[in-house]
Amino acid sequence: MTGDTQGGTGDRQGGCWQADTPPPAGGTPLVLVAALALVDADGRVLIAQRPPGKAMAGLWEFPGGKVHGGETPESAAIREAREELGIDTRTSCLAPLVFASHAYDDFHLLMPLYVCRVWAGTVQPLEGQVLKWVWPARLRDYPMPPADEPLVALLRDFL
Ligand SMILES: Nc1nc2c([nH]c(=O)n2[C@H]2C[C@H](O)[C@@H](COP(=O)(O)OP(=O)(O)OP(=O)(O)O)O2)c(=O)[nH]1
Repeated sequence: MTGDTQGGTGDRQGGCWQADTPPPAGGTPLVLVAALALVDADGRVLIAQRPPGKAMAGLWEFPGGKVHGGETPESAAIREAREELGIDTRTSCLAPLVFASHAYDDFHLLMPLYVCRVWAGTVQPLEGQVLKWVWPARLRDYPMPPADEPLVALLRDFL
């Protein structure tokens, strides 16, 4: 077997990657955020509007937030669901669907998005955020952070 069509090791000339490529100089920190696509019985997805005063204010996002030290992405998603929305869910109700990997100017966002269809309690905007239940095909009507844009088509196809 020869070289450049095989997987595994080495660098590929004209291919997609080079094993020895260094990270970009002055690389920004990696920020891990866990996000939830809550789906109701009608198949609509919950989005929340980022409040005034925050970065990207006015854009619509999936509920969630930064993963704290000692947390898994799943436990962070469950904590955020409780803090932001007042609902309880559990790891076994979270289905990882897709992730965003996006370079913002000052950090690189890595954001797994979990689909969740089962929770206890009633969704409430506990942090004063505006919430909306939206059909997946209408998500495009709501401007979202750039990291989310690739996720929207996938949600439309898979939900
Ligand atoms: N929850 C969530 N965050 C997103 C999405 N898309 C996206 O770029 N983000 C970014 C916005 C924030 O920089 C980060 C989420 O972290 P966060 O919710 O803890 O941060 P924040 O800016 O709202 O507030 P702070 O805690 O830093 O003050 O991820 C999304 O769909 N959902």
